[in-house]
This record gives sequence, C-alpha cells and structure tokens, in this order.
Amino acid sequence: MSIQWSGLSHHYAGGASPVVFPDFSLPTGRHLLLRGPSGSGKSTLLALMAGLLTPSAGRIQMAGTELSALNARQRDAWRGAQLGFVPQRLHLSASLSVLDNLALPFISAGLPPQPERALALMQQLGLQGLAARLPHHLSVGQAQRVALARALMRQPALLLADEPSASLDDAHAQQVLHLLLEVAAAQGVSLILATHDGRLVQPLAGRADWSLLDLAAGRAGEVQA
Ligand SMILES: Nc1ncnc2c1ncn2[C@@H]1O[C@H](COP(=O)(O)OP(=O)(O)OP(=O)(O)O)[C@@H](O)[C@H]1O
Repeated sequence: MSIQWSGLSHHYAGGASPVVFPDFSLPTGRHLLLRGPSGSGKSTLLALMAGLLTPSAGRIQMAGTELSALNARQRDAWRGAQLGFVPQRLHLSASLSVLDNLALPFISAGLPPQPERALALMQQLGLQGLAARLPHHLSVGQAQRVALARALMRQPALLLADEPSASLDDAHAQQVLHLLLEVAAAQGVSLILATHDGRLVQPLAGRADWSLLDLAAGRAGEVQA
C-alpha cells in the first residue's frame, strides 16, 4: 500500500506541544520500520495512519485515500477492510475464547464470522488446539500470536504492529519477527513495524524491501543495524 503524509502533526488535548512528523512517502510493495525511543511518537503515528486519531495539521494519504476526507463512519469501514492492527496492549477480550476473539473483526463489522479462516490462521501461527482457551490461560507469546491472527482475519492490505516484541524474550522476539515476515510474504500484506528493539531492527538491516523512518533523527532511508 502506498502511504504518504506531509506537514503532519498531532496535538493531544492537555499535551504541552504537538507531536510533529517529518514528511514521508512509502511506495507500494515496501514495508516500513518506524524507529524511535519511547515518547518519540511511534504510537501516535500508527494511530494517525489507522485513522484512529485526526491530525491537528497536515494530510495523510493511504493508497490514495485522503483519510481526513472521510467521516468517522467511513474511516471505521476503511480501517476494518484495509488494516490489521496489533496494538502494544493486545486488547484480547478476556471473556471470549481464542476462536471467538478471532470472530470479532467480522462480528463488529456486522459480517458473519469465519471459523474456517480462524482455524487456518491458528494452524499457520502455531496455535492449533487453543480454540476454546480463554486469553488469561495463554502464554505471552501465544497471546501475541492470537492478536496477530485477529489482525489478519479480514485479509488486510496493511498490518500495523506496535512494539510487538515488548514483553518477549529473545527467542519469542525472533519468532514474532519471523511470523510477521512470513505472513507478509504469504498474504501479500505490507507491514508497518514500530519498535525501538534492536533485536527486530538488526535482522531487517540492508533488506531491499524495507524502508526506515527514524523519528528521533527525523530521517528516512534504508534500515541500518
Ligand atoms: N493521550 C495522550 N495525551 C497527552 N499526551 C500524549 C498522549 N499519548 C501520547 N502523548 C505524548 O505524545 C508523545 C508521543 O507519544 P507516543 O506514545 O506516540 O510515543 P511512542 O514513541 O509510541 O512511545 P512508546 O515507545 O513509549 O510507546 C509523548 O510525548 C507522549 O507523552
């Protein structure tokens, strides 16, 4: 998905000063590593790209769609159809089984749930046998993969992942990166990966299909370790 923005900033109500972003453009077919320390604006930028926050200034275009030209209802519909989001806090519904959590993206859009797709994704992500499990009986890594499966349920064109390795040990951090790359290749999804975790940055260094936006440095370019 092609993405571009210019003059983009967001001023939180009660925030001291606006969070300002350097102009940027991502061509179709490339993935984006959004890098920057805590507080540099990664989550804010993801929320702007998802149409969950409205810019205080500037324009943002996602595959040619100007998000600010859509009303809230249109943005919700656009997000549901185009985007998968794995947030920093996973927001799995505690009272619902894994399978029912995976049905939510369809049910909340008024569409029939697709248990076959859920089971196929669970298989692909190593979650087989966990369909009836409640979220608080999952390991951290399993819950992460359920959140990833849920984000993929509606076959999004773009997958946003916010600090996906934050609470994972080295082995699981590598596994999550591997899974993201695998599903991106298998399902033709563009990835936007927000992280300050060197364990995720290093394996992406020098890859021709990845771009970097470094929010601390205000710099775009190739991914470097
Ligand atoms: N709801 C809010 N109200 C006021 N200020 C906020 C709010 N959310 C974020 N901010 C501020 O906006 C700036 C960017 O925050 P943001 O969460 O986007 O950064 P981040 O790079 O994602 O950080 P982290 O890696 O810790 O999640 C910070 O200065 C933060 O304090």
